[in-house]
Amino acid sequence: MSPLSSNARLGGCWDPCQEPFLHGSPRHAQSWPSPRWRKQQRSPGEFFFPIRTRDRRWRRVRAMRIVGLTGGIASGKTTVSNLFKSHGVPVVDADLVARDVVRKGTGGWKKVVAAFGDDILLENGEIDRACLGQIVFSDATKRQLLNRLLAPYISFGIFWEVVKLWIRGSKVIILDVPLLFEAKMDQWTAPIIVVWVDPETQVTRLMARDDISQEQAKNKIHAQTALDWKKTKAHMVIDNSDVSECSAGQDMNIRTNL
Ligand SMILES: CC(C)(COP(=O)(O)OP(=O)(O)OC[C@H]1O[C@@H](n2cnc3c(N)ncnc32)[C@H](O)[C@@H]1O)[C@@H](O)C(=O)NCCC(=O)NCCS
Ligand SMILES: Nc1ncnc2c1ncn2[C@@H]1O[C@H](COP(=O)(O)OP(=O)(O)OP(=O)(O)O)[C@@H](O)[C@H]1O
Repeated sequence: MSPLSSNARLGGCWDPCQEPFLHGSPRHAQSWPSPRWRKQQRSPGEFFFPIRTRDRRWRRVRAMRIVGLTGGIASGKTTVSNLFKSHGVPVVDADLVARDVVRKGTGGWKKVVAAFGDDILLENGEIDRACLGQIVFSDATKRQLLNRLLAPYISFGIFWEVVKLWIRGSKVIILDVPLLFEAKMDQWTAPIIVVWVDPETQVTRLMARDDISQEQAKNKIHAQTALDWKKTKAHMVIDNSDVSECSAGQDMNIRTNL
């Protein structure tokens, strides 16, 4: 039986810090790099650097667990990550990083403007996200181009956020990345939590949230790998279909299953 099966419910009792994922940090490593450290370094979802002490011996290695949180567009990742935040678990939000890397004047902004032209700019020079979204969500080639241009900036931005949390001493963090599998970031995270909703609910919530037509909503959904496939790759699935937003936020009555 998987150790995750103990996490039958998220409802207030699942504490990632209590999970057996943070197994044995090699605090007492005497040699560098110790076989144990090297073995653990390859373990997905664990991130650690050695810390050098004054006597120049590698004494302490601090491990941090990186939990992957993903799902489909509007499946409820942000809603779930807010639950983690409210429990004091830090969250790295890839959407926020992706916004940062295309701020006016940044390297990402220059690449996007060079590729898509000035027409996607607002009067203040910032990227018109709705306009760019319309272009890339209805054209797979342009979407791939945008992904290719921004991937290095987003990856670095995420990495930097992770390093900052590690420096602050976080033991467990959540990496909220909508394209976790597509960007192959799943290899760095464990366990992987997929927030799932049934297709009808997903379309309805997306239409309501973004104030878009059914066709536009379906375009956005089809721009991503099928949610049902992601579900098969998850260590844990949160079914966010039939819970009211209110209870999701306040009672945390979210069903989880493996
Ligand atoms: C296309 C853009 C301008 C639309 O901006 P907008 O503010 O309308 O949407 P936002 O950024 O909040 O994204 C909303 C959701 O769309 C989905 N999404 C975003 N980009 C993509 C993409 N390239 N492919 C598939 N789905 C995507 C994600 O589920 C995301 O959570 C923007 O999403 C973007 O720059 N995307 C490329 C960067 C990227 O890959 N972001 C995802 C982070 S992993
Ligand atoms: N359990 C729920 N019940 C009702 N509505 C919900 C529930 N969970 C989320 N929603 C609503 O669905 C919409 C999408 O949720 P959310 O923004 O959390 O999704 P997301 O996966 O983070 O989306 P994106 O991929 O675009 O970042 C929001 O309007 C949110 O308020």
